[in-house]
Amino acid sequence: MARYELVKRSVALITLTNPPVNALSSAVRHAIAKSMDHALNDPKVTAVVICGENGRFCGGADIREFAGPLRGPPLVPLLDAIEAGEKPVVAAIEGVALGGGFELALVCHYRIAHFKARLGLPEVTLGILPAAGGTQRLPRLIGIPAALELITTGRHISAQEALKLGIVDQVTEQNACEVAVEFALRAVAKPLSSRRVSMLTTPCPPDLDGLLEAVTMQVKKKARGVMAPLACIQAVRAAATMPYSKGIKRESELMATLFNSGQARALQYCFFAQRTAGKWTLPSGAQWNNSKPREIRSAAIIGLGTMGRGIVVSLARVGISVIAVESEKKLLETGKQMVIGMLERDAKRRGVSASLNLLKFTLSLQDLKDVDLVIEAVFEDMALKKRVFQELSKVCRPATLLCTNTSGLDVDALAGVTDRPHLVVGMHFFSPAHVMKLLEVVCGPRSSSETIATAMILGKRMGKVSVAVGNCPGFVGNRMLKPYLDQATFLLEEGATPEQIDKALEDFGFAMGVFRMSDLAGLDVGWRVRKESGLTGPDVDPKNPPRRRQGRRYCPIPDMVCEQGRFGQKTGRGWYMYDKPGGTNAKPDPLIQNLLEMYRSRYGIQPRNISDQEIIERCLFALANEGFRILEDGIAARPEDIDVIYLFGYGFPRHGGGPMFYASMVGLERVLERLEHYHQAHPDVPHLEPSPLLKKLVACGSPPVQKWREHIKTMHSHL
Ligand SMILES: C[C@H](O)[C@H](C)C(=O)SCCNC(=O)CCNC(=O)[C@H](O)C(C)(C)COP(=O)([O-])OP(=O)([O-])OC[C@H]1O[C@@H](n2cnc3c(N)ncnc32)[C@H](O)[C@@H]1OP(=O)([O-])[O-]
Repeated sequence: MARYELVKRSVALITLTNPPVNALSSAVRHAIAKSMDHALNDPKVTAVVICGENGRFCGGADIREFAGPLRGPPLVPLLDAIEAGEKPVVAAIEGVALGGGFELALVCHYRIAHFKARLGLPEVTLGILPAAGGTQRLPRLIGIPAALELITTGRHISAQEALKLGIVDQVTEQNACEVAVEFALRAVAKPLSSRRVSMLTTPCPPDLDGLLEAVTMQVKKKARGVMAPLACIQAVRAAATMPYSKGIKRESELMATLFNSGQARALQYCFFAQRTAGKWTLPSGAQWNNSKPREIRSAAIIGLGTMGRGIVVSLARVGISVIAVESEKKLLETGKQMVIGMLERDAKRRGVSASLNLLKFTLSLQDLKDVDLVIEAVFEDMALKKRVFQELSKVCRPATLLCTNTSGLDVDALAGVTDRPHLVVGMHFFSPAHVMKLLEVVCGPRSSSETIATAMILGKRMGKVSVAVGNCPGFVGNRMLKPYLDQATFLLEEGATPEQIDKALEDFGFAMGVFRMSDLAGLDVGWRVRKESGLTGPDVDPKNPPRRRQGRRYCPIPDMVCEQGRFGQKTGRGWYMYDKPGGTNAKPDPLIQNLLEMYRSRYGIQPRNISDQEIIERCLFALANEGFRILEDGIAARPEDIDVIYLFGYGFPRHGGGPMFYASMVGLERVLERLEHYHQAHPDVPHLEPSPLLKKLVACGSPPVQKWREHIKTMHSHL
């Protein structure tokens, strides 16, 4: 767990050996304690260097150990002892120094960083705080404002920034370990007292309270209801107002309040769920680690609408050459100008040059004959998509992968019109595609494992979180959205307002409430889909009761809003009003209020006061209930995948863990009881009827999310 060597006759080199990130597990802490003891007591040793194996210094505490009781030496006294030692200790930072790894570096008397290294205190993103002295030492080293920013955001910084801030003493392009050994030899004769960071006085800004107040406001605005950043601020205050010996106790007390909180559990679950999601597996046995992806050097995008443009940018900025196709000259020219603008702005922000030379724009599908992969992003119309896929089959070489960016249509039906159904897969991006991190990779029954592997890895290369899902209407994300949106509109009928529902969801932590989100996405899209599926418009039988369709409750209010030309932000009116078309400042609209009142009186609905609790329960439990059905149907392989989709594609708050984890945190028994209650009150809403899997899990004693898979016996997995 740590290797001990004597180098240059007098330097003890301690190498952490706990792959893949050299996390500070109990065994590693034990090995460091033993090695330090040895080094400090061996008269031959005049200095110590600490580094990590495989070019990675240390990824911090072992998060997997958080669930169990503390074993092995605790970190704080171990680190205090390193700092207090009488021989100089130098940290050789390669790769990463994060969390406890950064705190380990902070107790070393000197820090040498490789120029590619990244440093940071990301604990806040796990719902906790740096609890091995980080909140006390960093402010002493770099001052309160800079330390607050790093600790409350968890941002990683480059070695260069660390040098500027005064965190590291030297940045090198050579082997950091070798440089550190030489540095250590030179440090032997120098006094250590000024190098012990815990002994420094924290440089204090003149108006400490004002600064802390301002940061508190910022944090509350950015992360509503999230506890950890606020605790971080309190811990940093202690660094400014107390000696280290007291401050470290305060840090530990604050950590204790966070450590067992639901938010910390949820955020740590998200960390692992995100990493599990890439590990897809098919019933055939093919999976992420035994299927070879194809290398993709060139791609084509069909359609330069909002989605197509975002996808072109996502591909070009990772070095893939892209041919973009449109059907008309004017659309092609507009799309081209927009893509170039987006790429230039993106490159400027990242301080690189825009890869415009990778782009080609054309009106002819014939130009696609040699590309490795095509992503179709035309209008959401099955007949049109089928025509495109037939054409692609004829034009592209037989090995070209054909992908569709449909947000819910049948991927297998598209595969069926091609000459290569095994090379067809869905790549469902989220708008705007160059910003949103989620990619649903939709596996049709005939998609080959090589095709799936290629789409998954391509997503990762574009910086996306790729999740493999099965093929059904709406796949995972949009299928679950339906019952969620339905509940929101039913609540409008019953007496709520869009702003009340949005506020409840935003207070819960959603980036945007459901109505603001719909205004942003555009209301006409759903209206068109409802018209096409006969739920509204001229095809509806006039004898059909107005608030029922296809045997279940139906809310026509969204159709009425669209009939008034209110399509959301882009028209300046939707569920809210905006200053102008394209405006983003949503204000409640009295016209919507009138519409709701008239609607209720027309149908004799007595509006009632609806509590925020009912809003959250009905929207979120209906959402999770559909998630259980998706698991039963084999459309998602595990609850973590569903949660990752909602975290990265739909703005579900990370500190809630995602809809499935949230249900488990509330307690499955309670979710079942509330769904039964609401279903009884609304028997014409099938989405509120508890799913068989939820009932089964409750009957089995509500196992933790990670164990649900053992209880899911899918007859036909779609994955
Ligand atoms: C006292 C102190 O104050 C406290 C309280 C703390 O210190 S709290 C802890 C603070 N530290 C962190 O928050 C850092 C978390 N890690 C990362 O940010 C990244 O991992 C990485 C270091 C930047 C590498 O990224 P990567 O893209 O190269 O690989 P990966 O796929 O992410 O990770 C590779 C594998 O390593 C696992 N892993 C990574 N970091 C881990 C950690 N700290 N503990 C346990 N496992 C970890 C991860 O689950 C994955 O496992 P598997 O899926 O292969 O089975």
